[in-house]
Amino acid sequence: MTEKTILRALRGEVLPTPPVWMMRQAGRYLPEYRATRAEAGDFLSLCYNSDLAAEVTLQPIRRYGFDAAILFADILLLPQALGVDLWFETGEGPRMTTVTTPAELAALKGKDDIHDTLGPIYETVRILSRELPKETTLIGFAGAPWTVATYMIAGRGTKDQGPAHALKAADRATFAGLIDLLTTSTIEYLSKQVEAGAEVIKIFDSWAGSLKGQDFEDFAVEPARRIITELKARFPGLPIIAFPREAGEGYIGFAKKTGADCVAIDNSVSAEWAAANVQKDGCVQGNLDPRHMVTGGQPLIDATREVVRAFSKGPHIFNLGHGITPDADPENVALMIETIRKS
Ligand SMILES: Cc1c2[nH]c(c1CCC(=O)O)Cc1[nH]c(c(CCC(=O)O)c1C)Cc1[nH]c(c(CCC(=O)O)c1C)Cc1[nH]c(c(C)c1CCC(=O)O)C2
Repeated sequence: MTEKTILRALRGEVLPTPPVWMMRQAGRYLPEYRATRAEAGDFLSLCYNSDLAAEVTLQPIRRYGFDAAILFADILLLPQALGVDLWFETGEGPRMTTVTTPAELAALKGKDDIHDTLGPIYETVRILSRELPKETTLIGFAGAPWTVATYMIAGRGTKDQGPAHALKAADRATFAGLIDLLTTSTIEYLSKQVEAGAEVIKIFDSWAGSLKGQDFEDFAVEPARRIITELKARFPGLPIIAFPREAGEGYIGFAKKTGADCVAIDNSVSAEWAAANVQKDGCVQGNLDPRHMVTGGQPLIDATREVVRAFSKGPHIFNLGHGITPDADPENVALMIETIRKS
């Protein structure tokens, strides 16, 4: 069997047509996702129901034939496994009990005590590795320590990650201790996903862009480097995608510094810029603006062709610059894929 297209791109091969998948491809824009989510009851129940989580992971593969499936779960399941209470407020997003003091940090579980909670997630991976079409790559993931910490410190999503920056300034030891616990437990979490059948790992650092200067090196680059180095020691050849979203100039050299095989690019930089500055070091993933999945038409076709063209001289995995939104039209996804595969 020839190697799967995504794995070939991750090893640096330049393919005539880039392989494609989409962040949040299993999500609320799909009627079949909404039906399965209703059957599960709510989002977290869906994440922990291995059969239904595998089902929603497979839905966009059946509908569109994407080259990769991403495990259906969430970056906030790890803090839950470490002992925080997590819930989702309808229409608002995640809420959790906060960790901001030495005592609250000390009360969290250890890195080896997360697997009872996360067992159903590993089972979802096992089901998927049996049921996915043979040409489809299975991607496992976790949040990066900084991004996960921003939610744990604030107890919710924040626009500027203010509470996490404040703790970093006021109590460096507690902040650094939380980052360290998240780094070591993420290594254990991702290792179990790989043992269960994940072929590629992606690390989501959605708020990397708010770390500046030395903070970016210490809390975006260094934790990613530690996670990637240890995973590659345990699983030689495992391909890893890093997503330091909105890192700007921080994208330059990120793959070299961390050992990532691929860097995912958001919409704050142009494909042209990323091709010149990031793709010169290896594979990149991205970066069609997800708004096109809502608006469609000729602008979608033109923008898709432009992303394909800009990255055509190096290894590239086509994706959006961020997750597809609930108001997207499923027809536009089909049009994007058709445009990629014809160009
Ligand atoms: C910050 C973050 C979270 N989760 C995630 C991130 C990092 C990437 C990013 O920036 O989007 C990552 C994530 N979340 C989800 C996945 C599964 C894989 C995928 O489809 O890409 C992944 C990789 C499912 C999800 N995670 C969530 C949904 C929507 C849940 C629903 O059905 O109501 C899905 C499909 C909920 C979630 N989960 C989170 C938030 C802030 C929200 C609410 C916002 C929203 O509603 O979109 C935390």
